[in-house]
Amino acid sequence: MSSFAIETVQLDREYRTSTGTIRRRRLVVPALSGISLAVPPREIFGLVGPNGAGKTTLIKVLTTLLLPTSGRASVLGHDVASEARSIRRKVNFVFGGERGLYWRLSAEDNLRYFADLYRVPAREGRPRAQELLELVGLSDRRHERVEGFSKGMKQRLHLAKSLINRPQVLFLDEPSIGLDPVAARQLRSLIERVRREHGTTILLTSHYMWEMETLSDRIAVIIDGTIRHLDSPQALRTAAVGSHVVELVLADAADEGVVSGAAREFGLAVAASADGRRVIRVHTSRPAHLVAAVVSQCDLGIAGHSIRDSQLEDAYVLMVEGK
Ligand SMILES: Nc1ncnc2c1ncn2[C@@H]1O[C@H](COP(=O)(O)OP(=O)(O)OP(=O)(O)O)[C@@H](O)[C@H]1O
Repeated sequence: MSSFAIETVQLDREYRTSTGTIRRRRLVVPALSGISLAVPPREIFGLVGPNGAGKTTLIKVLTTLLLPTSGRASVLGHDVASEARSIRRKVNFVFGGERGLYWRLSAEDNLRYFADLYRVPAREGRPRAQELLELVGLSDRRHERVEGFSKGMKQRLHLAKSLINRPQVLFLDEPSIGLDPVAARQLRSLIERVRREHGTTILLTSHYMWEMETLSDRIAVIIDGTIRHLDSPQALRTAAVGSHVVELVLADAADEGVVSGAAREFGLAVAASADGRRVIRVHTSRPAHLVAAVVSQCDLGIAGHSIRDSQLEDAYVLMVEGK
């Protein structure tokens, strides 16, 4: 039996659909191709990738909502195809923007309803609902109907609902979509708390790179249904773009010939910034050295420069654009 919380080996998943209105043609969409990964217990594992990369499909296979086309996947040692019932009892999920709550019921009644669905003994259902409402900061609103809740409150209630069966593995697909920065931050600290206090393994997707960088122990970058990179956020960042981003702002009078000569020599790309200035942006692990070299070796006409730590988003953009 696998000691990993989640394991996949050469996992493929296709969708069979059709195209065209008059002459309909069969279409096979390969959503996942040869996905192999192993997530140990208690890890927060991030999945990032462009729209349509296959993240939701992977979560649907792992939560037994979709069968694999070929390859293997197991959760807590149970095979997704042959042991789906065992998996469903032990995992739970939140799909961002989902309408999976009963809006006309109160927060507490929602949780007690889902406790019944998961066959939580009646004696335990009420205290567990209270405890989860406390955890997500909704105790004092527990008797109010969900339809009056803000997006952030609903998302926190979704998270509480997903913990009702004390899952060992939690799948969160864009849980913070549409939340304001304060609500998103509250949700992030809740996710960390769930892992810390319950030892839950969490597989998370989000398009917010800052969020993924903050929360994830490791991140897989999925592009066109395959894992292209897999490492810690810091390792992904520095391998792709170095530790720093330097921006050299060119003076209005900077000589075109000198600028393009320097760009060639140092392998730099000149881009226009939002305010119309010409900027040379370069990723490097030796920012001071680079600035000194560029400034001393050519009279570029530099009006200013800035150096900042590189972020996962810098690396992500390069990985996706470079494919
Ligand atoms: N029901 C379906 N029928 C046909 N094709 C589908 C279906 N669901 C998804 N796909 C296709 O499978 C591929 C992967 O989609 P998926 O939703 O898993 O991507 P994603 O990474 O979650 O995207 P997003 O970031 O936009 O949520 C895409 O090409 C998508 O069009």
